[in-house]
Amino acid sequence: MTPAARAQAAIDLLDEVIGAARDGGPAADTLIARYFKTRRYAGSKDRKAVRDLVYDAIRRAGERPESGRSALLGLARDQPDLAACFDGSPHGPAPIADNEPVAEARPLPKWILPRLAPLIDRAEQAALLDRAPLDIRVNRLKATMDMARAAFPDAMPIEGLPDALRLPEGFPLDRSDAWDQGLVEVQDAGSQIIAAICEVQPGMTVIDLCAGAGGKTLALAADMAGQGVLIAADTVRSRLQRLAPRAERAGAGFIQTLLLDPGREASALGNHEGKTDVVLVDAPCSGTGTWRRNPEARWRLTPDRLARLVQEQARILDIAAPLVRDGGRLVYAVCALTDAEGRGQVDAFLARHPGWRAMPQATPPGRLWGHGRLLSPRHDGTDGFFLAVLEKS
Ligand SMILES: C[S@@+](CC[C@H](N)C(=O)[O-])C[C@H]1O[C@@H](n2cnc3c(N)ncnc32)[C@H](O)[C@@H]1O
Repeated sequence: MTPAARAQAAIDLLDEVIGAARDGGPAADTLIARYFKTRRYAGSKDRKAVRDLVYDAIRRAGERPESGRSALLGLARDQPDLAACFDGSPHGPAPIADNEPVAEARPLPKWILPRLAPLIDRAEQAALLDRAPLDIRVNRLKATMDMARAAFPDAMPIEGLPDALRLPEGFPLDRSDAWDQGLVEVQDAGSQIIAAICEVQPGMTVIDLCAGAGGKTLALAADMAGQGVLIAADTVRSRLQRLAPRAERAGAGFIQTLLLDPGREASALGNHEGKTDVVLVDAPCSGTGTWRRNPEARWRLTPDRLARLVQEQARILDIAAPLVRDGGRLVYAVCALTDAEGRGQVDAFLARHPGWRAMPQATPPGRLWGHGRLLSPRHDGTDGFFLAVLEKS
C-alpha cells in the first residue's frame, strides 16, 4: 500500500470506529481485525502503519470527531508527511479543502473535566492517554519471583508489589513458555494493588462479585494458596466462561463460578449471607482510569451513561453488604477517576449503612482521597483507580 492508501484506509476505519462508538458497536480492535481479514493485499507493515494512524488519531481527539477524515486531518496538522498524503492519488484521500472540519486536539471530553477528582490536574489528564506499560504478576500457585526473573531477565520489579514485574514495551509475552504454562499473568500494577488490599488468607470464604474474566480472582486465588472458598460471580456468561481456562492454566481449579441473573443477584447469593470474609466489588464503571488502554471508550461515555453506572454501583454495593460477616471486609474498586463513582459512592454507602466504617488507609501507593485512595497513571504508574476498604462492625 502507498502511504496515501494507508491514510485512506485509516480514514475508512476511523469512520467505522466513530459509528461504533456512537451506536454501541464493536471495539476498535475488532473493527481493525475485521477490516484486514477482507483485505489480504495488506502486508504486516501496512497493517501496523494503518493501526498506528487509527490509534494516534483516536488518542488525539478527546471528543468524538464528526468523521474519520476530520480525525485524520487533525493528526495531519501535527505530521507534515501525513498531510502530504492528502494528494488525490487513486487510492488516497482527496486534497485538503479550505475550512474543512478538523478534530480538536484535547486528551479528554470537556464534559468529564468537572466530574474528575480535583487531584487529576491538567498534567494528570494528559497522562491518562499515555501508552500503558505491560505488567505481569508472578503466579505464586506455580512459580516464584526468581523463576519469573530468570524467564524475563529484562523485566523490572515494581516497588511495593512483591509479585509484579514490568516488561519492556512491545514484549511478545504470548510467545513465552512461562506465560503459556501459567507461571505469570498479565495484570496492571493497579489491579495487583486492589487484590493485595483485600488481604485474603488461605481458608477464607471470598466472593469476587464482579469477577468478569477473573483477572483479580486469579490474584486472590494465589493469595489464598488454593485453599478456602473463592466464588467468581458475574452477570455476563461470556466473561465468566473466559475464566475457566485461565484458572486451569493458573492451577487455580478451586475457583467456583456463579452466573448471576441481573436484577436478581441477591437470590443466587443468599447462602453466603453474613458468612463471607471478604467481598470484592470491582464494579462496572466509566473506565476513565483505563482510557490509555481503550482510548475510544472516551467517545462512548455520555453523562447519562455515567449517571446510570453510578446508580448500578450503588445497587451492587447494597447487594454485597449483607454477604459480609461481622468484622469482615468489603473492598470497593473502580477503574474510574470521577468522584461520583469513587469518593462520592463510598460516602453515600456509609450514609446508607450505619453499621459500616471505612478502614484507615496506609500511604502509599496512591493518594488518600475521601474514605479511600486514588491511583493514577502519572502519580503511581498504574491504571487509574479509586479503591476503599470497608468493614462491617
Ligand atoms: C470492571 S469489570 C470487572 C473486571 C474484573 N474484576 C477483572 O479483574 O478482570 C466489571 C464487571 O462487573 C460485571 N457486572 C455488571 N453488573 C453486575 C452485577 N449486577 N452483578 C455482578 N457483576 C456485574 C460486568 O459484567 C463486568 O464483568
